[in-house]
Amino acid sequence: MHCGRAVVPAATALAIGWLAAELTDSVSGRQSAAVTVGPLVLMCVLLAADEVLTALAGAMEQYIAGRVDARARRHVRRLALAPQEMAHLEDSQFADDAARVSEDSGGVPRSPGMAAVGQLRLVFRVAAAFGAAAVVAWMFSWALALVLLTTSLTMRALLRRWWIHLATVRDEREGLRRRAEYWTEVASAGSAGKEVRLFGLHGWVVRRRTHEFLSWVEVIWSERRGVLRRQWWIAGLAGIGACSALLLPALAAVRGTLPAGDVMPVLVAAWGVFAIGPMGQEAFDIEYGLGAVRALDRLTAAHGRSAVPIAAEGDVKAKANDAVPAEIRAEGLVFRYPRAEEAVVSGLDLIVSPGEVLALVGENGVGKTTLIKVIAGLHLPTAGRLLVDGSPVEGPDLALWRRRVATVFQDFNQYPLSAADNVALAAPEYRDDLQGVRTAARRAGAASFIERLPHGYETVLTSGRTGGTDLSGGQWQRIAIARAIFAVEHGRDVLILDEPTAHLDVEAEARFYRQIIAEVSGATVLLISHRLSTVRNADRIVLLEDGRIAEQGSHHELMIRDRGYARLFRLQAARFSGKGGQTDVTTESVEAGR
Ligand SMILES: Nc1ncnc2c1ncn2[C@@H]1O[C@H](COP(=O)(O)OP(=O)(O)OP(=O)(O)O)[C@@H](O)[C@H]1O
Repeated sequence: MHCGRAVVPAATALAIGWLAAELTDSVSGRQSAAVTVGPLVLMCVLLAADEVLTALAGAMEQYIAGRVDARARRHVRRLALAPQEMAHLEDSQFADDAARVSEDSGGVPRSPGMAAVGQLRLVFRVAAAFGAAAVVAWMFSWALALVLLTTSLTMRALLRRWWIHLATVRDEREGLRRRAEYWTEVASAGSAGKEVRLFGLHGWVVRRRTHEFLSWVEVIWSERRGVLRRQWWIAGLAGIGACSALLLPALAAVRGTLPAGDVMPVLVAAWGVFAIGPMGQEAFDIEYGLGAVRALDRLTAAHGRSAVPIAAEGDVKAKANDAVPAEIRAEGLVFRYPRAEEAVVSGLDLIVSPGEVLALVGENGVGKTTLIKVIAGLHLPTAGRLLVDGSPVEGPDLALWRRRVATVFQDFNQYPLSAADNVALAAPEYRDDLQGVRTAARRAGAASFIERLPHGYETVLTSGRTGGTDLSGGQWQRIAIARAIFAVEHGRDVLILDEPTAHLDVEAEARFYRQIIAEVSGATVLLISHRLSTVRNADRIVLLEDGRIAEQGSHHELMIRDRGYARLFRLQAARFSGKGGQTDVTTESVEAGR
């Protein structure tokens, strides 16, 4: 298609030349007017072909751009899902680059696909210009052809340089664009809607969005004004080109060195050469799209190698069904978030015996969640080692290890799927085990409300779908717990629970340990909770301070030791008993809080 279109300018010039010659002959009476039919038909064919080829080329470009962009997005998804670890998902550079690869920005399509088809269009545009220059050279003058090509290509090079600079400025401000976009979302929809309304934040959010938007675009606008101001260079060059193209053939015709009939085709061909001067949409597509390609390259360079293949299903099941739960050992474990100055976990040593129930407690922000993410293989240690059954967890083993872990995080997912799928998703290969789903739901205290849903276990859990329904915070938490239990029932041997009772009612919280933790058989349990009544029956309680273990032991041992844990426990118990912190070990009156 593009090949055909590249030929059209030169062919049109030649057809016009043919038509002019035949017209001259027929007007002078040397031939009949019928001889003009041939060139006229050719011109009609060329015009029609140009229209058809333009339409077909547009469709083809869309197809190619779609394929290239889909491939780029698949690549980004693969990097994002790369099973090695998840620190990159919390890194702003990764988020900026991932957004840059496939997003439209301010209505400007800036994708790798657009760059690819732009490149294609440019090649054929240049070919068309050279074809037209050949016609000028053949029919009139090599010198004019060269002048026109040089002027047009210089114009193009200048424009390109300026617009590349502008595209770079845009790319450097990607983070600001995402910030402006966030406030657009908050202003128009999303989960922030409740607070925006209740706190009367509309005006503030709109002003904030305007402020962020202006911080993003003001520099871009100023650069663009600079580019537009420099256009007089282009106007000068265009003037030189246009004058040469119009005047020289006309003068030659006047002097008689160019036949009158050749003037028109030379002018048409000269215009064809000149048409390459302005950048054209394809140049913007290339420059903006190349920003996306560079972002893709950065992502691949930073994260491509760390992506290890996802373990084959057979391997995973074989490992997950091993009967004996793992021994987990942390040796001098250090973890620091990317770009953070201080380590959250700093030189921690810990051994979790197979089948042990270990509780992690400590103040907000001491690193409990971070530690379990490292243990679960979601973050790689910055230093030190994590060993499972004596072997370091790294490389392909990391993916296998993660498939042995079942979790309930504080920000557990609420999938807009059926209740059964929400439970079975932790071990999707057992989706058909409805009895297992029901058992897990019953143990998590979710069965009673699921059975009351309009379609029972097949009810879609979102109010955003026809026939779907939403759940309360506590009900969602029970679903998340059921999901983890289902995973353990199907072979996962480490159960990690981060604040699993945060949304539960008093009764459910009181029953939690007895009903869920004590019932877990054949798995090691790591439990985080600020409600010390939930963890007091754990085999061992570890109090974290400053990224290290401050104390550890059973509830009884720690109460006798009478240090940090005992102080926290008494404080909480006193809130229930009303004794103002005087509760002693023997009273253990937290039970009274149930
Ligand atoms: N993605 C992140 N990037 C940088 N720092 C982080 C990130 N996530 C957490 N942190 C920091 O790590 C520290 C420990 O956070 P973490 O969530 O592990 O604490 P926690 O003990 O689980 O707290 P809480 O009891 O409130 O849940 C905090 O100071 C927090 O600011």
